Amino acid sequence: MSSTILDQIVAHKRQEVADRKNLVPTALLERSLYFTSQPVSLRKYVQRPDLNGIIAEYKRKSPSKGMLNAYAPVERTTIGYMQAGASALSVLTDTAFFGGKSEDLTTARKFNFCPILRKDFVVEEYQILEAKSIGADAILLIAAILTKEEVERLAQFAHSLQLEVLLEVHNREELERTLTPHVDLVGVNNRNLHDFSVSIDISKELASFIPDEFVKISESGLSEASSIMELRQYGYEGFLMGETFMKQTRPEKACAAFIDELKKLRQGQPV
Ligand SMILES: O=C(O)c1ccccc1NCC(=O)[C@H](O)[C@H](O)COP(=O)(O)O
Repeated sequence: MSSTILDQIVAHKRQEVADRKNLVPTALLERSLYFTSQPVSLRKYVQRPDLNGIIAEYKRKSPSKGMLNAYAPVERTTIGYMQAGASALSVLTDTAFFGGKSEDLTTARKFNFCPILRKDFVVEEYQILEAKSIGADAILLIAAILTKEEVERLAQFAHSLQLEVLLEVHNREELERTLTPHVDLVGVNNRNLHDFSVSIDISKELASFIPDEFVKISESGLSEASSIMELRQYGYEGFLMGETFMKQTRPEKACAAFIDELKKLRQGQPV
């Protein structure tokens, strides 16, 4: 069977983590945690009624679309996202496939008081220590690349560091196989990571299978304010958006225009 992009990302990630452990041993990373700040709750911020549930993502490139934006600075973009009224930030820290780096998140942390999701491909505790050490408030666990035992173990470890956990699923099998009370939010990825097709119907189909105690997030392929309104009817409170903003020269301006349109729709005004 030929390997998928996800297999390639995970294989590369395992090697990368092994190399980083040699460079910065776990004990050293643990010591750096003394200097981290109190985490901000992603769960609470996406539910804040004065905000709009948008988790605005900083991603330079992606396997599905190639280069999105090589020039937008992290400072200006993330500050602008939050000034636009986003509820939280997501920062892609993977270098090989997304052109990100840990320093992008550190920079975003330095300039913003809001929840920051470290968007990466977590397969080991070491990466969670790293997420904490660079200033993240939440981590992502992807059901497609983990067993239930791994999700439970990694989620509990994240909680021991006061980090929240977003579990990402793409179908009912992944949801039923990996859902555990140890996660805080469930994200439905509208993108099929095998063929990159995108459909918000995936979020609609899975909504009723996600128990109410988990905050529901719809992820990927969102580009219309009307889709956000529709997904709210299915119980979604958070909306992870990257490409729609990042493909514009000024992602923060695209985010502001999107949120303005969303606010008008929520107030029943013509857009
Ligand atoms: O974005 C991709 O092409 C991709 C490919 C393989 C694994 C993950 C991928 N994306 C990570 C994400 O989860 C998205 O960046 C995020 O949900 C935002 O999606 P979008 O608004 O479509 O940029």
